[in-house]
Amino acid sequence: MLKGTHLLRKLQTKSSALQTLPKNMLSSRPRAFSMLLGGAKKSHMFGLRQNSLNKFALRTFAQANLDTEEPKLKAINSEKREFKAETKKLLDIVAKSIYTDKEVFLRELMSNCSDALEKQRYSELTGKSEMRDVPLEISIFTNERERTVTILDHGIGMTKEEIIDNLGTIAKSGSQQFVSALEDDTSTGESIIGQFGVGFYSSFIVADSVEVISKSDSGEACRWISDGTGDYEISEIEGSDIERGTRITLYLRPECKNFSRPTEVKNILKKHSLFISYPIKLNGEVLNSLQAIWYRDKREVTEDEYDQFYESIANTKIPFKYQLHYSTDVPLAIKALLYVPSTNTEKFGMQQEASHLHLYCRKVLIKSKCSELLPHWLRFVKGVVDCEDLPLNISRENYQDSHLMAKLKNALTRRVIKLLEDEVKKDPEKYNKWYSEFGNFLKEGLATDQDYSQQLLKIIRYKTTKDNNKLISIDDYCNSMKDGQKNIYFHVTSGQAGAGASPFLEPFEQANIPVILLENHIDEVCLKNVNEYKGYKFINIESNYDEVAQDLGAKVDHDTTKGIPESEVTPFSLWLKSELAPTIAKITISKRLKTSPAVIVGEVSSSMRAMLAMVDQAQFEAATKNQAMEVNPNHPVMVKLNKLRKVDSENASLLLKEVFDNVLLQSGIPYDVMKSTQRSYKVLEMLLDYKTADLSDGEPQIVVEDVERKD
Ligand SMILES: Nc1ncnc2c1ncn2[C@@H]1O[C@H](COP(=O)(O)OP(=O)(O)OP(=O)(O)O)[C@@H](O)[C@H]1O
Repeated sequence: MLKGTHLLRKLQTKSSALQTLPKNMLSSRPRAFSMLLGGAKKSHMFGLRQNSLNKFALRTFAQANLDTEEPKLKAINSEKREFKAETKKLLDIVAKSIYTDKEVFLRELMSNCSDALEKQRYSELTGKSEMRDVPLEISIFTNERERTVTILDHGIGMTKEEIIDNLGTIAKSGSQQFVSALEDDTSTGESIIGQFGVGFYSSFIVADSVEVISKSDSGEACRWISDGTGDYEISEIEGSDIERGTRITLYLRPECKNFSRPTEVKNILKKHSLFISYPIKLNGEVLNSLQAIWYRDKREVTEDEYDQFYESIANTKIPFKYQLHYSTDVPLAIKALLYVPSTNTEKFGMQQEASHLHLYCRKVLIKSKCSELLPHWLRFVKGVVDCEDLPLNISRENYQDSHLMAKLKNALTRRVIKLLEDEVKKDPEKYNKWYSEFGNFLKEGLATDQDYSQQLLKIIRYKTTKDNNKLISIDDYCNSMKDGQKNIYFHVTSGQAGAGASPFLEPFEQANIPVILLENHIDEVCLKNVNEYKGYKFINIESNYDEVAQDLGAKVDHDTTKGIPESEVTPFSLWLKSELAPTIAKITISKRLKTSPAVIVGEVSSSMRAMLAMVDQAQFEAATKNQAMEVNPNHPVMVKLNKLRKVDSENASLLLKEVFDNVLLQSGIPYDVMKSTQRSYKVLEMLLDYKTADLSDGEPQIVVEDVERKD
């Protein structure tokens, strides 16, 4: 037994911090041991309260731990190796960086520790590695005297080859992006350093030299040392006290000495790494108790904890809107903590959001940023999903093929929609506000995902002709339907202010049938995809009259006394058809138009045509030919055109084209503006000729009527 061990035992009974030290720590750290005993022998320690004793013990170890003289490491087969060219480039930028947010290095290193611990835990759970009495935790030691900070984890560790591969080249996707961004960016890289975490290499933002000692179950301990310039030294070592895991020591630059101060490090860790699901100890003191928050009973989680968790997961200070913490056993055993944000970052024209959803199985991370957990249109949802039913040996690469994953995705999707449904009921105003930011995501779901359309319809909001300023649900619409109404009617306004004046709306107003007003062309595609709700078909009010006749009830009769005489309807129709070919291939007599002379009707609505014009020119051209036109035989324009064509076919044709341009305009079909303008001038000239025919020749006459002379 080592000299003084009995004294240590005695101390251990009093100090919980000493009890948690690794078993061989005292024997492998003679200097720490003697410092401790020295302190103990001053005997007043035995009179100290536990707290003070803990502090003293931990400080002693923190100081002794990093003493380079112990344990005596013997390096074997040391060799110098060059960094790969791209790594050199990256390191050069990082080392010279005056990047202000230097503390990110700690978050990156902590995240690596957490990954290494996850890998170890996964490997133990799947029987790939033997369970050992090495605590799965992260320890950080600060040493102000030596100006160092050391991060130790008992994770999976690295073999010599792995160290060379991982730390000599660029492994991290973020680092790779950084390097490619550098190629495009001629500046120093300073401006983009914060956008991509540069992983392990961020150590060189604060350190002028870094030592890594790592040991994996399958290899001997190795050491990697570098000053972050051209090369690094790698060697096998003897005498390391690391049973398994990785210890990284940063020799801080003078101007970065603050990172060797425990209070500074503590603050940074609290800010970034509180939710790492392994204990984090700073100089022996456990900092994080909030592990796997989704595993806790929601009654025990405080609002603050939820907020902090969201902040750490979403990487934003903007508060979330809704939150769902739930646990269920059917159809799968799921524990999830999901958040719905309050602002839509995509609306600023930013890139589509990357997933912030992480998949766990019994607290073991299966995949971070797991975009396969929810459909693409729910990409704004952030959080953690833990599913016990996923087999742990599910391949990380192939998990997405699993039938279980599909089941999990379905269960989560329904639950998220249900959350929104509940929130609408709780506070419709609040929901409508959220909807104005995120409504398009839900519509995207309606357009692309038939499976959830009926559920989605309940949470999508619409304006109607009943109240153009109010957002209502499809259920509200159904409740306001006229007795016996067969269909749900909609009209695409494309956001135009005057859209309420569409000729198609008129008969619906008269029949007191509400019409849903859609603002986007895509909305029509969505509703067409859904086809029906609760047995009611979605019908565009521009559809053929037969489809709407039953609901519209009384039709507008052809008034043969004032309108086009019955016997002239067919010749007039034939004349229209020949004049308007090839755009118009069919003329019908309208039973619904009252104030408009004509409208274009058919399979393809005006909004669909406008959309085709944007996405598919060939289809658009097809959709603008061989249309059907409904003509109002009572309308004075039509009545007079019919009269004129019999006596002056040339001018009748000219005026018909003028009328037809307006019909096209209303139907979203473009026409030749140049031709139309020339024609308008001709028509205006005709009108002026007619109006000025009885005025004296040549001299313009100014007609002054009812104007009192003031002078
Ligand atoms: N503490 C550690 N224990 C074991 N392996 C580590 C540790 N730190 C780093 N590594 C290894 O080094 C590799 C490179 O680390 P780096 O931080 O540069 O990128 P990364 O963590 O892979 O990036 P990403 O966050 O995109 O996954 C890691 O993938 C890992 O294999």
